[in-house]
Amino acid sequence: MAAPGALLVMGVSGSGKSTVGALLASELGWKFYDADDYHSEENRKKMGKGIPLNDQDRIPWLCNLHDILLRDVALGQHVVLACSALKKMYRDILTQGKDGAAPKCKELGREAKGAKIQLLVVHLSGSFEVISERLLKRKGHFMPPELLQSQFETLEPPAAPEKFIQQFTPQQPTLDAV
Ligand SMILES: Nc1ncnc2c1ncn2[C@@H]1O[C@H](COP(=O)(O)OP(=O)(O)O)[C@@H](O)[C@H]1O
Ligand SMILES: O=C(O)[C@H](O)[C@@H](O)[C@H](O)[C@H](O)COP(=O)(O)O
Repeated sequence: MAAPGALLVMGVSGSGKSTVGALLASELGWKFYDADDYHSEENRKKMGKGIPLNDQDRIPWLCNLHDILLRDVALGQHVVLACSALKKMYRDILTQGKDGAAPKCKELGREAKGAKIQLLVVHLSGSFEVISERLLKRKGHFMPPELLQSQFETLEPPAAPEKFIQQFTPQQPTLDAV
């Protein structure tokens, strides 16, 4: 693939996106965004009540993140984004904006831009048990551990033709670059 303009660090809640994403950005000298900081108040409240987000909740959030990535990449700024991006369709929106998810994005009534971001996906994965233990220990976060089951159920791991690296824990780290 062409050199990526952006790295997406994805995975279920507690997989380590914020931690690993910030470290990667610091190592690379790239700008870091945490998608958690861009959720609407409604989305935060919903998750806080233990209700999983649905496509309708996530699409405007992802479109906004796409716009941010596009703006930075167009300026030559390399970016690391930590974002759950659990479904293929969500990653398509991050890459292609509303064009990539035509019917639903049209409902948002925004202009299509048609620009595509070269995105390398880093998927952080681990067993339910390991990640759930981490979430139970994590303090001061709006995401309740009981939503982890729905996160695993929603997850569509990246697969070809997506360009991705998969990092498993707790086994010895395995890097499978495609
Ligand atoms: N590789 C890791 N090994 C052990 N603990 C980790 C690892 N990565 C993250 N953590 C811890 O797990 C919790 C969840 O990490 P976080 O980065 O907030 O995940 P996410 O952003 O995917 O929800 C945090 O308490 C963090 O310190
Ligand atoms: O798409 C979603 O359902 C959310 O983005 C979710 O996956 C994310 O996990 C929360 O924002 C909590 O934040 P953490 O991932 O940091 O737990």
